Amino acid sequence: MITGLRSRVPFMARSLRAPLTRTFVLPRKTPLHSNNISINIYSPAFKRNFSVLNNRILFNASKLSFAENKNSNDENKNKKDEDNNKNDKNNKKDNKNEPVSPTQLLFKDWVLYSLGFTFLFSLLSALGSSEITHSLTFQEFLTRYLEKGLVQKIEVINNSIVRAELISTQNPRYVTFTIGSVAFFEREIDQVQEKLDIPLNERIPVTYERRSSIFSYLIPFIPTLILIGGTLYILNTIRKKRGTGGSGGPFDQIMNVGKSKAKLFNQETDIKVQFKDVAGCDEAKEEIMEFVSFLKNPKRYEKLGAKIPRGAILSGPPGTGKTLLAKATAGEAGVPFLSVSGSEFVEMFVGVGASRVRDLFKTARKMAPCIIFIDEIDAIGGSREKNSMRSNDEKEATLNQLLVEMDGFDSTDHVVVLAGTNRPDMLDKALMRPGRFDRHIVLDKPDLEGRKAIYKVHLRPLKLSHPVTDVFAGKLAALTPGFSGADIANCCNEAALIAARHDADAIELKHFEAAIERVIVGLEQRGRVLSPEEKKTVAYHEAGHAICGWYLKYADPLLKVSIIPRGQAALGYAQYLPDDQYLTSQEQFQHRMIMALGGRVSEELNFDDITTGAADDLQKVTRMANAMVLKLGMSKKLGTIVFEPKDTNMQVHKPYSEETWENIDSEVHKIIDDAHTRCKKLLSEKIDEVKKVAEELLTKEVLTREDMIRLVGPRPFEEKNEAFKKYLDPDSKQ
Ligand SMILES: Nc1ncnc2c1ncn2[C@@H]1O[C@H](COP(=O)(O)OP(=O)(O)OP(=O)(O)O)[C@@H](O)[C@H]1O
Ligand SMILES: [Zn+2]
Repeated sequence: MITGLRSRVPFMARSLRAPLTRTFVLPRKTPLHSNNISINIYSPAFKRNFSVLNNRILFNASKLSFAENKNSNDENKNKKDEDNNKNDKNNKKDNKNEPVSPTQLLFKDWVLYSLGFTFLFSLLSALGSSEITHSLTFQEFLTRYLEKGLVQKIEVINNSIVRAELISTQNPRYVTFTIGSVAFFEREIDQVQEKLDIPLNERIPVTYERRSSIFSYLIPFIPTLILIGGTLYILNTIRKKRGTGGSGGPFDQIMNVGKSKAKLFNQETDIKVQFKDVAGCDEAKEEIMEFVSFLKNPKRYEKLGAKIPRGAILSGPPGTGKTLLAKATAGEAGVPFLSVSGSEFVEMFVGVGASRVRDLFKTARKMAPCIIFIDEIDAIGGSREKNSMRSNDEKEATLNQLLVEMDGFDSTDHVVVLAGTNRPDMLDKALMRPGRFDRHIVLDKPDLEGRKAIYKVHLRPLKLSHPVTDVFAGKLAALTPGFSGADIANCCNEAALIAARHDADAIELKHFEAAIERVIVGLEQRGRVLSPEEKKTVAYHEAGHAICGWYLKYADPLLKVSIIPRGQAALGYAQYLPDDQYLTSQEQFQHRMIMALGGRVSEELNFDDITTGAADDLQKVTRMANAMVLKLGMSKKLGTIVFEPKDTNMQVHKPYSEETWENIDSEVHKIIDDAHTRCKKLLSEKIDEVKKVAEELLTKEVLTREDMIRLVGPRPFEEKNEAFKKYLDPDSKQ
């Protein structure tokens, strides 16, 4: 836009000025009465000419503004194209909908108009002043006209320009010149007339006039305008060069502070995610299907007068695919997807969050049909009562704005709002009201079959040494209880990285096993060298755990024992396979506690001293015992009561008597002591097995389930773990 403007104006200015200057060149040698010259003439002809010129100015000006508009249109188009290149290379329909931010338009217009007007003003004021350009000198006027008695009337304009009307026989009729001071001018005129003996009453009348153009009032503002326009232009250019589209430098941040930071994913280029890419959450998919069919075919619902839910909360632990499911919904429906994180609404400045919410919904409405996804909605939608202690006006204002926007649109807007959260319990009840987020879709950690399905999705793009069979995916799923979708994705990528590190041609099961271990317990720390005594302690400690687990009915199946240091703290570890179970029995609790104590008890039985190696185990045991007494009603003495210390005003308040407190204390002690006794009894009986396993660990460092069977015989119980039985137990038929 600016280049267009620039190249036009100097040209125009030249073409306007040139004839003016030519007109006023004084051909000294030409006879005064010549008809074919028009020197120093303020004639009606000139006036016409001027107005013609004026017309031309106007004409040009309108052309200029037209060009300006056209250019700014081009500009917008370019901007759109740029955006589209980013978001959508081929989607023509969306071009129209591409939101050009109002701030950006305003900004452009501002720069454009301030520059445009500045040029116009300077131009016109220059013209205004060229109207009074002098070309005769005062002396020439005196000698050529006044002394010869050719002057009929004199007009002094603005005390500096004199326009003299000549007698009617003269052609031209008017001449102009400038004067330095009015007093000097009057004196000179008088002197000349005195010299010519013109009586006072016949002397040439002199009138004084003050003329000013509106431009003279505007001229003082021009430097300011130029300054503002120039600064804005430079900043805008910088921004464009960066190509950030408004989130780059500090200037952008200030200009765009109230703008939503939502990322736009375009349906045809960016959202390749379909429902088939989201595995293991069929119920959730079914529920969200309603939104898809609404966005695809709103008429079907509208003609029946049905009100479509405006939004849904997707809740679940981190990495369970909330974002993915929301994206897949947009992908399936073939609509744009605006993604924003709740925390991005929150800024230091009050009112910014609300303004961002407004901007987000405005954009969404322009692009409708579309899906807005607000991740971590708890950042703004946290319960207001719960925050009453620490009032947070900004957060509340943002939440209120969100509620207003959701109430504000009706289903004909065809905008669906999905929101993700890990803490649905924290959300303000007002958000869940019908007409707002009236659907609540839970995405839990996947179970065995779910994990298997997710593995299949993420194994698809990998180069494996063998085809992705049900058994292979099942095996990986069985090895990774408690993994979320994100963990599985991470694990698959990790396996590929490990395979690449080993220069493998394809990824094998062993790479996956290494990846799983890495994800669970961290990287092997082979560089961490233990002293032989320490190593022995670790081996006996781990053997204690392993033997306990082997002979306890409710212990989870053991996969592997290792004394290779891993991750931050673990010097050794045992990998078990917990079942995907939702209930834990009291007996199970006790067996877990015994197993956890196995390490320490083995140290007690095999060495004279004990070590800090059991710190983690003891913490686990204490936590379990506390839960049994305080929360689970698993203590006969205290009965089926829940004791929950309330955390009010930073003070732990115990809603029970000292006596009860003492009872709780003694019960927790008793449970742990019982577990310890049982553990000691078990390991004393199996002391030879512990020794066998520990010694083998010292030589081999890693023992698998098969090694255990070879050393101490098979477990005396049938494995209860379904996943294990189905995919991992080599004895079971697959
Ligand atoms: N059900 C699933 N099927 C396939 N892949 C999944 C699934 N769940 C998660 N993933 C993988 O995990 C990644 C992260 O998931 P996503 O970002 O959707 O989780 P989220 O629940 O939104 O997490 P957060 O709560 O941390 O925002 C996805 O990009 C995908 O690769
Ligand atoms: Zn331990």
